[in-house]
Amino acid sequence: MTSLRSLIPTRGFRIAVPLLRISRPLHQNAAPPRSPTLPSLPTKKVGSFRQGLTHSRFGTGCRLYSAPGKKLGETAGSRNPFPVVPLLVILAAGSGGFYLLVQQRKEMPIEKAIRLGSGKPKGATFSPSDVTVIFVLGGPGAGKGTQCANLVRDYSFVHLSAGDLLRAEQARPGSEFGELIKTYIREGAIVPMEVTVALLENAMKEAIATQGKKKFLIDGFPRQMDQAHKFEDEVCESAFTLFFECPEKVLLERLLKRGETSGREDDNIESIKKRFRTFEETSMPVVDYFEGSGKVVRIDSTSSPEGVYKQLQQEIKGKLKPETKRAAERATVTA
Ligand SMILES: Nc1ncnc2c1ncn2[C@@H]1O[C@H](COP(=O)(O)OP(=O)(O)OP(=O)(O)O)[C@@H](O)[C@H]1O
Ligand SMILES: O=c1ccn([C@@H]2O[C@H](COP(=O)(O)O)[C@@H](O)[C@H]2O)c(=O)[nH]1
Repeated sequence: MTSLRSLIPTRGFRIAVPLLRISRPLHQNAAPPRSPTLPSLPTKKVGSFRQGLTHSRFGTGCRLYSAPGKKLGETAGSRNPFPVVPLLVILAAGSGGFYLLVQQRKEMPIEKAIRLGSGKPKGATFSPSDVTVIFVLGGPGAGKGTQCANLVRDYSFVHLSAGDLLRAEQARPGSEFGELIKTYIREGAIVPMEVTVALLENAMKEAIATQGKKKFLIDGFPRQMDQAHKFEDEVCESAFTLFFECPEKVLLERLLKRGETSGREDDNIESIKKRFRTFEETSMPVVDYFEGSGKVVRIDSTSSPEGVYKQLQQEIKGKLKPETKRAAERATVTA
């Protein structure tokens, strides 16, 4: 597989690096880390401390913690007319904070990922009239991968699983993002979108160049609204989204069973619970968003894999382009 670095446009790169110094901090793009063990991204310091802006099905919630302390330099019953000490404290805190911020930005591996996209000209890489993108969403263990394999066999799609691409990048020797990806996956959190979008675009280009295929099932993506916008604005607009519905109880059983042999670091009860929460709070709004524009095909994935596939074929019949349908017909004849 081509490395992420190969995505860096040679022309834009020299311009992009200096631009990094004034580019938006990553936290404006990425989801707030859900766990103290996640690599932290710089947060804007304001008079009060905002924590945990969560977006759930039930709306956007914001927990706000603020400490109404005394003014600096003011002690009970006294007001200091020469606030030298407070000034020094402010100066020291300011310089310390600035130093830490500079160090953090210098070391933060994900900063480098921003380069991947920053030299890119505006507009999407592929036109939806030339390239077909179908997003495949559903809770962890809903059977997305299982059903994508069926569609690849019968309709000649290219299956790109965002999770698989991230795991491959994590395992690639010398990857700058390996540790970061590992931590995010274990915590069931969403890896900053620059990495995932770059991996997907890279894989699409490679499939088109090497196989001449232009129909993609993008599995397990987009899992967050900003990913959806970035991908559709910069890579390709989606045709529609397949959404596999399944209750958590069934998902849990499937994942624990899969965990017996999968070797996946996130197929354990702690990670699974976190993945469920992330799915409900962060990924369901993406399904709701596409539903709003009538671009979601819902599939009940509680029945057997064969039953789910029958339903899936029925549902997508009228939505595929003629040549994709012909591939499916040929598959039926030869099967
Ligand atoms: N309809 C089904 N009935 C029972 N088991 C299923 C069904 N579909 C898939 N499975 C099994 O459930 C597990 C999860 O399926 P699969 O890997 O396809 O889900 P997924 O949605 O891609 O998961 P993830 O999001 O975690 O990658 C696998 O062990 C698979 O064999
Ligand atoms: O767009 C994405 C997709 C996946 N992730 C991370 O990968 C794991 C595993 O994903 P699967 O689809 O279950 O294979 C997921 O929990 C996320 O941590 C991501 O960050 N962004």
